[in-house]
Amino acid sequence: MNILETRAITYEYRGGITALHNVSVTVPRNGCVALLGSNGAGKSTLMKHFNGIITAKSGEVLVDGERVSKENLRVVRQKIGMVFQNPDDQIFAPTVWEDIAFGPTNLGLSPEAIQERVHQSLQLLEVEHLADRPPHHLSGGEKKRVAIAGILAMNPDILVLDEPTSGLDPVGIRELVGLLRRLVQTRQISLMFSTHHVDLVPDLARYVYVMHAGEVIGQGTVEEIFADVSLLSRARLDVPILTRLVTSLQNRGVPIKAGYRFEDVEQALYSLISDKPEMR
Ligand SMILES: Nc1ncnc2c1ncn2[C@@H]1O[C@H](COP(=O)(O)OP(=O)(O)OP(=O)(O)O)[C@@H](O)[C@H]1O
Repeated sequence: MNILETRAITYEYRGGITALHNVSVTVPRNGCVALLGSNGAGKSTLMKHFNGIITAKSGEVLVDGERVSKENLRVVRQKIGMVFQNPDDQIFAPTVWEDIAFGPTNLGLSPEAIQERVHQSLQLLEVEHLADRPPHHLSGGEKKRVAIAGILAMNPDILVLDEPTSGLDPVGIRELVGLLRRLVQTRQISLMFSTHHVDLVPDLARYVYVMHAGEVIGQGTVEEIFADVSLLSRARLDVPILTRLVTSLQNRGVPIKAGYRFEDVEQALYSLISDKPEMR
């Protein structure tokens, strides 16, 4: 069963702005799904439907097979861990430790269980050294990790991250992507994230929805989406740098296999070079 599904969601902001039109997306259990779209595509608006922050004009949202309604919001919010773009919106306790303990405490867990959850989350996000610090004095990247740790401490079935890399420097982005990759590999958790950074997607996602002007204009595997240059251009998105490199080499007659992840392209280039003794 899918952990998360929207069926033909349409949403209008006040003033008649249609931010979403007939949007249907699914995240299977243990799936890693990217919501790819440029500014104003409707990504944040869609995500706000998942845990009932806003309600669609038409269409429905299902979490773990149950239609989201006022009556089941508490259960839904336990299953869906949302991390918003601005971590300041989510961090409010005097110390990082207390902040991460807030969710498990609200779930009514025993002090030992809370201790265990906080400890695990601090470890997973590699922020143990920040446990006693006031969250508001942390850097943007540290705050982001603390916000994710706080959500993970509630043991959600799916982690939903709105623009997880916004405001991070290149090293911060690389570190966060590495952490998230390890997280989905080591824990039974699904992931959906939104972004306009095409280069980020192959490293984290297996399936991609491309949004533009409030609609899903394309969906498919990473390979299918990044092979469709006209789709990316309609969505006002870049072609990933590795795709550009491989396509350019192919156009010059180099027999290199298409690849979207750094490791794949590195291996493909290495194989080509290894076949030519003069280049070794
Ligand atoms: N509170 C609001 N009131 C009116 N219109 C809004 C509101 N929030 C968003 N919109 C409009 O809805 C559309 C979708 O916005 P949304 O924030 O969901 O896009 P996004 O894909 O998350 O963009 P970004 O990448 O810039 O964060 C945009 O046209 C935006 O101007």
